[in-house]
Amino acid sequence: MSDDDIVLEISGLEVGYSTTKGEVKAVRGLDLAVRRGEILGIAGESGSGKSTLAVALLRLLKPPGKVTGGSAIFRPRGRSPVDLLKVDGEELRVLRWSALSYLPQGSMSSLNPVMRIGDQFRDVILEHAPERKSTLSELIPRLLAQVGLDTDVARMYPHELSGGMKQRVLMAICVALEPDLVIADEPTTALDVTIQRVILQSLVDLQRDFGVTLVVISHDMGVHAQLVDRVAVMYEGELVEVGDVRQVYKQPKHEYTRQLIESIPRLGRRAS
Ligand SMILES: Nc1ncnc2c1ncn2[C@@H]1O[C@H](COP(=O)(O)OP(=O)(O)OP(=O)(O)O)[C@@H](O)[C@H]1O
Repeated sequence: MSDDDIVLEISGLEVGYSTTKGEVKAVRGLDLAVRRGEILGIAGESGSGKSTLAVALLRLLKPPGKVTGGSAIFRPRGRSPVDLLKVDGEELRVLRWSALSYLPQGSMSSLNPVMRIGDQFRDVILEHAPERKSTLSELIPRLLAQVGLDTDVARMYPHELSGGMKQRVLMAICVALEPDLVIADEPTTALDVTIQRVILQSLVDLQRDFGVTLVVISHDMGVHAQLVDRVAVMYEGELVEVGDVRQVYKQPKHEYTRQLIESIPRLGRRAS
């Protein structure tokens, strides 16, 4: 596989939090290559380091968190490769949304409550791709349609939308500028089960239509089974297994992965 096929190459990533009881190592020596165009799942129970990994890559890690080692080489198309752990503020601002976008955990509250949905699209697009100004009137309805929402939604405020609709709006904003990589942290966790399925399908459609690479973080192995091409499993800050999702489900190499798979509720299996 050539460098061009790898959109993000994480090597030896170490992230810790200094606490009064000493340093908590949240990510330990993590190596992972994200392939261009794939949907990669990051699995692992709560506390295994998944969100820490995401915020470190996006440079949104807050103190007492600190990256203590490693590199994360990002190769957006048409730009030079950059180490996300070393880029400065201005470089990062340029990359955000147009090359790298993020759907954070609990993101539904990140919409501005006093701004119409259409204006929120406009803000992101104009700030990062002002040359698209003349296409906005066509682009916004197209993006909304892509996630199954009516054009009228552009005139609404966030409080007029359900949780699932808000999540779809955010997904559409994330792909609006056709970034190379989208990182989504627990994209369906706050939603009820039927809506979860629809949102996952929308994510797959968006990934295909916009040709983005998608990294999906979820503690829920059912989400990975439905959505991803490959899955990487984290346990206590380490990556214990990564592989084709069907292969990992069929023959998990690590005992911890087997336990995670076992924990997926199945229809007909009785709770005891
Ligand atoms: N601000 C913080 N201060 C100290 N320790 C932290 C902090 N944030 C996270 N940690 C620790 O880092 C480790 C990894 O946490 P992280 O939130 O990344 O895991 P996660 O797999 O994303 O879990 P969740 O899905 O619950 O967010 C845990 O041991 C957690 O207690």
